[in-house]
Amino acid sequence: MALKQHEGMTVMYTALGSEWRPFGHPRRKRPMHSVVLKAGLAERILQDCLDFIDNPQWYTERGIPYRRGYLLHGPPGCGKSSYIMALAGELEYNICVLNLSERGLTDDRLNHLLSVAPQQSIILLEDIDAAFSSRADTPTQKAAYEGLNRVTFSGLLNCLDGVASTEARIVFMTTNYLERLDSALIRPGRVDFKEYVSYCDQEQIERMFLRFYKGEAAAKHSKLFAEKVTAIAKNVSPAQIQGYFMFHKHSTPEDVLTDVESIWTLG
Ligand SMILES: Nc1ncnc2c1ncn2[C@@H]1O[C@H](COP(=O)(O)OP(=O)(O)OP(=O)(O)O)[C@@H](O)[C@H]1O
Repeated sequence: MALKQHEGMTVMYTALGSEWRPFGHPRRKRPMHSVVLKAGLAERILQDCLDFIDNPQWYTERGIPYRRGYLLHGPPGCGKSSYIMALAGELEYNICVLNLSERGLTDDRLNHLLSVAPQQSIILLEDIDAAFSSRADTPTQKAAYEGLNRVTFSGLLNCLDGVASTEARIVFMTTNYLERLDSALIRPGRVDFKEYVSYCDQEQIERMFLRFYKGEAAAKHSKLFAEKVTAIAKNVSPAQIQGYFMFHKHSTPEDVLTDVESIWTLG
């Protein structure tokens, strides 16, 4: 009954005490095509997940824990979280979001939560860099981090290694700062698939344009727009492009094409 009710929806869970609780209302699945990543990337990650989900035997026969870790890294506003939402929808999975910086989240609680995560759900550890210091940090930096956290770095590694179940266990981590992560965290087995989710290239800008503007001239305008934006030679995130198109919701194509400088000033 509950399952039927949530068909076509993605449920987000957060940890409350030692349980997972739905957070907010179930969200309508985000269509994959609404997240514009570099050509082929969205499909590559999806394919990898499907291949993983479809082949439990490959893991059991080789004595490998049946889990797969993904790390999406890159600048803010480029679609890491949006993609994971869309992917969950596509796989018909829900999402369990864990904030590792949360006070009161002990190693034991983390371990317990990972072992009782609802079936068919992606475990999402966002901004993983914020939770721990790297081994390269100074003792003062380390002490500051440790004062803030209850989950220890070795506790997290143990939990990740222990995350295994009879069903496929998919863990996604995101960060804006790959260089801040300890290499132990991102070694194969903990992170099996690592991808940089970058600022927009010209082709992505064209596709973003075509998501917002339709009609006969849209293809031509999308090319012109993408050329103009890339000619400015500044990094631009899909979030910035989206903000610009929202600002120009009722503008003529001419206005959209001539005002491109304001992409970087719209706040
Ligand atoms: N690649 C994209 N395609 C379409 N929309 C995007 C894309 N990237 C970002 N957006 C839009 O920008 C907003 C922020 O995106 P999102 O939270 O997914 O970025 P993020 O990379 O996870 O950022 P952060 O690192 O700050 O968490 C969302 O409203 C989303 O719709």
